[in-house]
Amino acid sequence: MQTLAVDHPLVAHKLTTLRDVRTDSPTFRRLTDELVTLLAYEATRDMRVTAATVQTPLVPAEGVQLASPKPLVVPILRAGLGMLDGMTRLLPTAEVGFLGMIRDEGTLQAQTYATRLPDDLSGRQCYVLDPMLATGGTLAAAIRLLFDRGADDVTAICLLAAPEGLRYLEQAFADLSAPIRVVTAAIDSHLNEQGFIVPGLGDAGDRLYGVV
Ligand SMILES: O=P(O)(O)OC[C@H]1O[C@H](OP(=O)(O)OP(=O)(O)O)[C@H](O)[C@@H]1O
Ligand SMILES: O=c1cc[nH]c(=O)[nH]1
Ligand SMILES: [Mg+2]
Repeated sequence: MQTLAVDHPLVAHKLTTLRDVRTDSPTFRRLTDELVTLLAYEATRDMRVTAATVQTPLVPAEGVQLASPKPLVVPILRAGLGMLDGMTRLLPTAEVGFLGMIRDEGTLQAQTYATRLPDDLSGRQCYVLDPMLATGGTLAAAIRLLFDRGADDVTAICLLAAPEGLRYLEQAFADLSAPIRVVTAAIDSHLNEQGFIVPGLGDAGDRLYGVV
């Protein structure tokens, strides 16, 4: 597994405001959206392309176009939905699948309550969106589901990752040769006893959408 913590002043600046407890929901949504687009630029560095020639007003020019099949973007509901627009702005031709997952706040185990994905993901590059990688249970279950359907290349985009969650993913997929990448705005210090990322930003779903 490859992990990239994006080192960029704009990312750091936006993340700092996102963490601030005084940041309201509308601002939190806008910053999430902006951060995802910046992270997606790095996360798509290995996107598959094929050679293409276009005619400029002057001459033919060699270039590239995104390869087929199209990439699949998979936000993990609920908080991952706040990252979808920022991603599709950069990748407008991507298809979108959905995974609904919730972590039991007592056991910290992830449960899947909704799955809407293509049956066959062979040859698809998949981009999973989830702002928080805490214990790693949610993301591991999501990645497993994608590989079970034939995906062979998965990149997760997170706003924050905990070292515990990254270690958990490393171990969970140690036997897998297919590429797995995690791109994040920062790797924080640790998880607290409730499984929250410290210093973190609190409950991402609640800060995006309110306490439901
Ligand atoms: O790495 P883990 O320990 O599994 O925790 C991370 C998960 O917890 C949060 O979702 P939550 O379960 O709160 O659902 P929500 O998005 O509906 O708020 C977050 O958005 C991740 O999906
Ligand atoms: O810090 C955390 C951990 C899990 N889910 C969140 O929303 N925040
Ligand atoms: Mg939540």
